[in-house]
Amino acid sequence: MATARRFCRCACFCSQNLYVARYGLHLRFRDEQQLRRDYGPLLRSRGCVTAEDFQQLLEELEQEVGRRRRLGQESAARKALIASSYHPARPAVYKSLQDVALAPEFVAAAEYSASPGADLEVLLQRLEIVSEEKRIYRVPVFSVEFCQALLEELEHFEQSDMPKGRPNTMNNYGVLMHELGLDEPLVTPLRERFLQPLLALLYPECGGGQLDSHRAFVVKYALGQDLELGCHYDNAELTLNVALGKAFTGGALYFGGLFQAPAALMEPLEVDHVVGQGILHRGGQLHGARPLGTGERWNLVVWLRASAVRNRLCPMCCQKPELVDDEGFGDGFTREESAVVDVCALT
Ligand SMILES: O=C(O)CCC(=O)C(=O)O
Ligand SMILES: [Fe+2]
Repeated sequence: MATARRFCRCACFCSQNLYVARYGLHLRFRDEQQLRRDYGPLLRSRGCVTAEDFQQLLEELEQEVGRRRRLGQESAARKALIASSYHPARPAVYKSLQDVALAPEFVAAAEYSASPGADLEVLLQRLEIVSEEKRIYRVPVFSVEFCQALLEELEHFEQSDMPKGRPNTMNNYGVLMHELGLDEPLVTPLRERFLQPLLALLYPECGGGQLDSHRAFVVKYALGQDLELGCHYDNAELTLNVALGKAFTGGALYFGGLFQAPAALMEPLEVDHVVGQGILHRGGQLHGARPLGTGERWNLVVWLRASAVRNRLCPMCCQKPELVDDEGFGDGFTREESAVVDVCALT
């Protein structure tokens, strides 16, 4: 169902969780004084030692804040340009999502979950439980043929001269599904028809049954481009991560505990990729990706959002969100009052 609702982001997007890969840090940034005060010793311990190092960091942070402020408008402009001038290689992937694109196990699990009296224990028999304690599950999502077609289309887009946005603040290569026009035909039906019933049973207290927006993107890892992904948690209540291909070694996902828990990365759990299969996890579960060894890895990542949960507490600043109007789904916050649900582990 299309919604005319206005989505928002939290103001913290422009001042917190600014990622600096070479120091492996997510920083809060208001001005130079605050940066020195809050992070001086920590930065020095990570190799930010000289005045030049600090100056360079400062410039990068200022640039990143500017980029984040312009993001919504620039993304909308790219989307409009792509819609008017891009010629797809595989137009079939833009057709509204058909069951043949999906793995039969996924369709069956979603249908079961939507049926009256559906029971979590029975659903769990249809999924692979990767970790009961961490509540990470694996399920086949797409057919291998569909993954292949989608990959061909994404590569064609990558090679085109169309403008490209970055998937998120940590990944530099890949594609934003909404800019390419794949949200409406592919990701929204995936969320509404299949993920919502499944996740309502799997993660009811995280808003699994109240998902109302998403941010979906494809991440790409290759030699000479991004190789790995630092440890982080997602700006999402729940996440689906589907391996699309191609051939590669390395690149496994690893998972620690919830970001709120101390010693959250003590014993990370490694999870390999299987083409067409998706990993489901809570957005707050700390995770990252090991370095790629050889080849190319492409994964579709869907950050699933429930405004009923996030309107109460922004998962990035862990405070009541300060709402700023945004384009599209924004960061999934809304102004209206939503039904109240318990927030995952944020007690
Ligand atoms: O590299 C991956 O597949 C994980 C990506 C991820 O965790 C993210 O983009 O949030
Ligand atoms: Fe992530």
